[in-house]
Amino acid sequence: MCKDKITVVKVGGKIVEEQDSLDRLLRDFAAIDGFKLLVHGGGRSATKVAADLGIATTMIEGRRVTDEAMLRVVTMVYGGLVNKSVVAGLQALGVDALGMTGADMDIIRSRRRPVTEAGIDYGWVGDVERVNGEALATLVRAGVVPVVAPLTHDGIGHLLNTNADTMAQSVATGLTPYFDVRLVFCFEKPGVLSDEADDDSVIPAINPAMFESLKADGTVSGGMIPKLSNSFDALCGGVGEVVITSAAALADMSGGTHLTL
Ligand SMILES: Nc1ncnc2c1ncn2[C@@H]1O[C@H](COP(=O)(O)OP(=O)(O)O)[C@@H](O)[C@H]1O
Ligand SMILES: CC(=O)N[C@@H](CCC(=O)OP(=O)(O)O)C(=O)O
Repeated sequence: MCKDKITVVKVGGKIVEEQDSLDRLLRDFAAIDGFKLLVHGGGRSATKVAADLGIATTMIEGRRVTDEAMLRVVTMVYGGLVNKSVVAGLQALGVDALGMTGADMDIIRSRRRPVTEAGIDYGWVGDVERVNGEALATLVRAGVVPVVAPLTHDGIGHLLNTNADTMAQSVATGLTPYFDVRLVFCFEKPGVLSDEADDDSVIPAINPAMFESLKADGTVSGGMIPKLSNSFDALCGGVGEVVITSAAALADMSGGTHLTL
């Protein structure tokens, strides 16, 4: 039997931090036909608010070290400021958005990351353990558009900070029993580039073997490495289509980098 289609969009920190780019993204997201869900980041905004409060940010391999003070900041920024601004923006466009964290409706349970063998303690950072895809599917089928912030919970009362690309991958995979899922990672560039300085150098398709060589020769680096790993995890988890593209391409879904296994 054919499943209904759903589009899961992840929007990154650089787009959500600037009102103009966020407004444009929300307009393009609102125009997507059919069932949809938005996962947002906000890492850059959290770093700024933390700095304003005199709290320094430490990132290790793209993950934020999240002590008690930083957990308060990310809860306020992701669960409050960013999430509710996105919801208000979508409501203004006639989209019945519902803002939530992973704790709401027990959508995403995670486990606090243990101290690594190298002795790194990420603090209140959560690795996803399970997604309540059924609850999300019920909301979506009721006409609600969930807007998910990158916060999860451990089931014993603690909120945990979870990378937004991983949230998007987990949500997309958790929806596969209910929908035919398309996952779109939107960021400020038109796709994965063979030359980061040249926006015309989009690599149209990447498979896992190409990913290994792009990593080895330094073509992809930084936040792009976990984004690509999450993309392949999504495909392995049953997501039908994964695209890394610019927010601008959301409207017509042209271009971008398509991931294949
Ligand atoms: N080959 C590449 N093509 C495009 N971006 C790349 C590439 N290699 C590294 N990057 C970097 O990856 C970043 C995107 O990752 P990240 O900052 O985690 O995204 P997000 O904005 O979604 O949080 C880009 O801003 C860019 O600086
Ligand atoms: C554990 C961890 O690193 N969490 C991320 C969550 C936000 C995020 O991923 O936002 P972007 O998509 O804008 O990068 C962080 O606090 O930066």
